[in-house]
Amino acid sequence: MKISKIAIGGDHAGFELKNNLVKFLQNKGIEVEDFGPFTEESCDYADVAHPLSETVQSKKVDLGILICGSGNGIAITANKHQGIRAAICWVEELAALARQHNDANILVLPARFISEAEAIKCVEKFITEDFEGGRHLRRIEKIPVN
Ligand SMILES: O=C(CO)[C@H](O)[C@H](O)[C@H](O)COP(=O)(O)O
Repeated sequence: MKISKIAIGGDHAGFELKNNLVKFLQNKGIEVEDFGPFTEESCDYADVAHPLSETVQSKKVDLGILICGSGNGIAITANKHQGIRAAICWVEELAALARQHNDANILVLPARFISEAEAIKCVEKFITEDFEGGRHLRRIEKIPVN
């Protein structure tokens, strides 16, 4: 899948990493919609996770990236949205599998537990790997609820 537009956002714990990833993606020629935050002031991850998830769900962007301290709260919030499969990844292999096996549409990064270099590797895998379908499609079709 060619990735041309990505939504990115998080909370204060992911502020610096988010900004660096915005530059990384833009340097690759990918259009970025930044959902904030735009300062390091303490904020609430759900305030970003909900609108970003809606944007991913609407397919106005190809994929989403959410960043908070542990990744837990922002992933829990994003996964409340029907059709969202948000995966917390802290090494590139997990990011690859999130796309290959889970057709994940949001990459969640734990800012306080990952280096910028590893985060970039995760993003690179997330935007280049494709969903494998087959038995994995049967499995994700059984997820719904919400
Ligand atoms: O996932 C989280 C919350 O469930 C994130 O780790 C938040 O970034 C973290 O809780 C923020 O903590 P802080 O003490 O308010 O910086």
